[in-house]
Amino acid sequence: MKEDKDSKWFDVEFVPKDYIFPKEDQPRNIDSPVCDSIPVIDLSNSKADGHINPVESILTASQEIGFFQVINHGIPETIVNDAMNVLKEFFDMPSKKTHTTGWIYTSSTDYAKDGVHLWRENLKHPCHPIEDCIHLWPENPTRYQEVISAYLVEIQKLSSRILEMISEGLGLQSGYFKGMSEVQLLSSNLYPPCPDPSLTLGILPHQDPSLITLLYQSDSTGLQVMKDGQWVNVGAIPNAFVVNIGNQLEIISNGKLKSIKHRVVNNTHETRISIATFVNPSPDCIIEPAKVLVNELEPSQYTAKQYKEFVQCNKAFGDYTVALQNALKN
Ligand SMILES: O=C(O)CCC(=O)C(=O)O
Ligand SMILES: [Fe+2]
Repeated sequence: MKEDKDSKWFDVEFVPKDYIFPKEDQPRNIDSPVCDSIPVIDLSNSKADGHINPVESILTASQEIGFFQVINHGIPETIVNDAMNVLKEFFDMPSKKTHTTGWIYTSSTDYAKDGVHLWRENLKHPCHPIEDCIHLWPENPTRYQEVISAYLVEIQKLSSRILEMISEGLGLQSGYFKGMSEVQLLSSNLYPPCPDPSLTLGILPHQDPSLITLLYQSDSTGLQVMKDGQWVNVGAIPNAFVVNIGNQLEIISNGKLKSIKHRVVNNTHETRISIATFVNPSPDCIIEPAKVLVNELEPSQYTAKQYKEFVQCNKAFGDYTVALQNALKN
């Protein structure tokens, strides 16, 4: 590592030893072709115009791959670009506190698996209701709170719309997820260029502990999804959102919708920033298969559990599970 004070942990010629994963965890097919089997769903389509109803497309994708992308979702590009820019400024700041009451920043030296570090930095904070938590978010860059709250207002509208479509597709009553999807968590990642991405990982394989997750990744790839036993890349479509089914929705759907394993690989040249918003049940919410989806032919496949119990048992948010749960106040 160069020693000047402006140099960053990733300004290196070779991957430091403690970022190299054991052979069995190292990504292999990072150059695999972009997967075109993650459906891209145009939310402006309607049956009246002769298109497949987006509700049907969303349901099919959620059943088969657990992932889809949405375009023409109505979120203005400027709001999304502003959010990406302010997060880039945040990650560029030379010193960031690591742990405050309202937000958690983890440098690449945290979140290790068996002593190996991820090739990324991460910022997490709760974001619902915005007016109750905005004052706890980072104060620098000075535009952070204003820009990110504008982004989250839009994300909350889009996630409610998608959950409503899923509820319609599953045959649940209208508004089924309202009131159950009020806890949202923002998790933004910075994946810097890496001298040898075949040795490192941006995020380990995992499933999301959410109902659904909405991800903005701009035009840079890195996200991979496990499909038919292989890691496949999720294409990067500027201005699209990647949506995936989390394990809570898999349970509620009695296994009809799939929460699929995914990971992030690094690349040599680009800095990649992603913004994930986890739409989670509230901590006390009891998660179990929806009654109308359970019958003699399709018995319940899951036992009922409070969401906070699930999070604790699975350490769903890694080492910061407890800190995040406290921040999310019941
Ligand atoms: O950064 C990404 O592309 C994916 C992030 C992710 O999977 C997560 O935060 O759970
Ligand atoms: Fe994830």
